[in-house]
Amino acid sequence: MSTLEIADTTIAGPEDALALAVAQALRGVRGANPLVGAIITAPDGRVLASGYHRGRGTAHAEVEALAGFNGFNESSSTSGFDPADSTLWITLEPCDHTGTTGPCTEAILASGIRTVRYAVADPTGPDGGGAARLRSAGLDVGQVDAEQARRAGAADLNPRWMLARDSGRPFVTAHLAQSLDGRVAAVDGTSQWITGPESRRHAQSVRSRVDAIIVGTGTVLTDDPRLTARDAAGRDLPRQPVPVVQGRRAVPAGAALRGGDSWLHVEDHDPQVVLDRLTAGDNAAGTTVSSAWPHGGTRPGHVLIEGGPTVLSAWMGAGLVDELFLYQAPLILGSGLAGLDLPQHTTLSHALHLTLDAAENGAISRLGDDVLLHYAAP
Ligand SMILES: NC(=O)C1=CN([C@@H]2O[C@H](COP(=O)(O)OP(=O)(O)OC[C@H]3O[C@@H](n4cnc5c(N)ncnc54)[C@H](OP(=O)(O)O)[C@@H]3O)[C@@H](O)[C@H]2O)C=CC1
Ligand SMILES: Nc1c(N[C@@H]2O[C@H](COP(=O)(O)O)[C@@H](O)[C@H]2O)[nH]c(=O)[nH]c1=O
Ligand SMILES: [Zn+2]
Repeated sequence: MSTLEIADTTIAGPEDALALAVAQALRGVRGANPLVGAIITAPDGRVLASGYHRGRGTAHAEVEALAGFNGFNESSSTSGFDPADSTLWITLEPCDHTGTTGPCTEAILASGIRTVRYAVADPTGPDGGGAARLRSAGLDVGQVDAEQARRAGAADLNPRWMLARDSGRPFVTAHLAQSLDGRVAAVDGTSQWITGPESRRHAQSVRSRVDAIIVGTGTVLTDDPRLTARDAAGRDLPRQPVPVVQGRRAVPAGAALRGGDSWLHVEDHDPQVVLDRLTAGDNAAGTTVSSAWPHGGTRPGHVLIEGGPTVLSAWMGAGLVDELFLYQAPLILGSGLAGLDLPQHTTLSHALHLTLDAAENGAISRLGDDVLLHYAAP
């Protein structure tokens, strides 16, 4: 709970309140769920509690803020705040549906808070919007002025997540572990390891969030990867992503990725075909895939493109990568495979422009001797 971290902060108005909620939201990780932040303020503007969504399956931001608010009030014998006088500010309209967690509308009603302000309407269809439900219960619920919400950064929190949702596809994260000269393997194909143990642990934590990991046949035949999500001690985690192989060559009978409960081979080069097969949840000839994905649901909500360069380039070139983790190791290979190759981009105006992503502890971090750069696609 981050209540204490922002104690003694006072908001000057709605834009200020939303800016604090946005800062909370940016502490979360991208993926199947959007980034969401919330704060609760007293009538004099003092910030009493805050919360953010830590990813699929965890408490929603407002529920986390409400827990902090209730705990603060209970532990404070002299300065408890009447919930009815407090305001809940959220970057996204509260939900009114039971997904992997219960509806936030119920938590808000139970809290006694009677004033709710949010920045962005919940786009998740009939199940999403909880504003009407709260209004019908007599609460004062309003959407903050769009220009103020934009200036606070609330409107820019989840553009790619919304694009993925509108396209009916999972959120797509890409992984690229490269040398200083932008290469992911030496001429002879060796690449284990370019990045150090801290980078590889981070890469494992990304694997643990996703429903599926996609690699090309080239990577399967060269590296024979396991594609499992493992803890810091190298043990397999209880929930495993489904390995997906993209490409026409056969997956060898003894391939390590066949070791799990299910895996999928899509004998096609087109990322859209891979997406269609994943969202259909169907079995492909000669392979098995679970009908329930590791993090729940009949469709994958989040997939990881782990490479190699041919497959990553195909997804990047098709505009299907939402975020990129680029692990930059301090070595120069001198020759070898470039991490990305888009030969159809022949002039500067063809360049793909990414932006540094402030989510998840900031865009630039040091991991041992490596640097991790976190990018959002535009
Ligand atoms: N450092 C890193 O982050 C990583 C490094 N690597 C390294 O990358 C190297 C492998 O590179 P690469 O061969 O590019 O690996 P890929 O895994 O991208 O496999 C490429 C193969 O997949 C098939 N394929 C699938 N989609 C397409 C498409 N859209 N266009 C063309 N072919 C497609 C083709 O084979 P088919 O004929 O079967 O259809 C193609 O030869 C290895 O040395 C590995 O160690 C791999 C992953 C990560
Ligand atoms: N070479 C390289 C990576 N390569 C990725 O890791 C895969 C091996 O996975 P596994 O068998 O499960 O450990 C490999 O096939 C490729 O997808 N990753 C990194 O973080 N850093 C690196 O230097
Ligand atoms: Zn909710």
